[in-house]
Amino acid sequence: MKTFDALYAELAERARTRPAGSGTVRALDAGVHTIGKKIVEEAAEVWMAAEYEGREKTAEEISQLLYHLQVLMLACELTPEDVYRHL
Ligand SMILES: N=c1c2ncn([C@@H]3O[C@H](COP(=O)(O)OP(=O)(O)OP(=O)(O)O)[C@@H](O)[C@H]3O)c2ncn1[C@@H]1O[C@H](COP(=O)(O)O)[C@@H](O)[C@H]1O
Repeated sequence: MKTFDALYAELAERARTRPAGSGTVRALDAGVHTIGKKIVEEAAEVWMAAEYEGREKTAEEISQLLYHLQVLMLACELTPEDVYRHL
């Protein structure tokens, strides 16, 4: 099972090597504004799932939100440690 840190390492590698077909590379190229809008969209989907769609769908939507947050972290050159420091 993939952890937050393992996903971050995978995405950082994608950013470094820029493999063809990577959605992460595409999102990074689109920039912070576009990534930010995606985060807002995914956050709304988490909210709706939590209210109306049950635990499994909510977990799935949360995973997508975490993914897009990590893309934003990479775009802003933030590491998980930079975030954990505030927890
Ligand atoms: N965990 C994820 C992940 N979660 C969400 N997403 C993206 O976020 C979108 C969320 O889906 P939605 O249904 O909410 O949105 P959608 O309208 O279908 O998608 P869009 O066309 O709007 O992007 C997905 O279509 C993916 O583009 C992810 N994309 C990639 N990963 C993982 O990231 C790693 C690197 O992926 P690549 O960079 O694509 O190789 C791999 O391990 C992937 O499994």
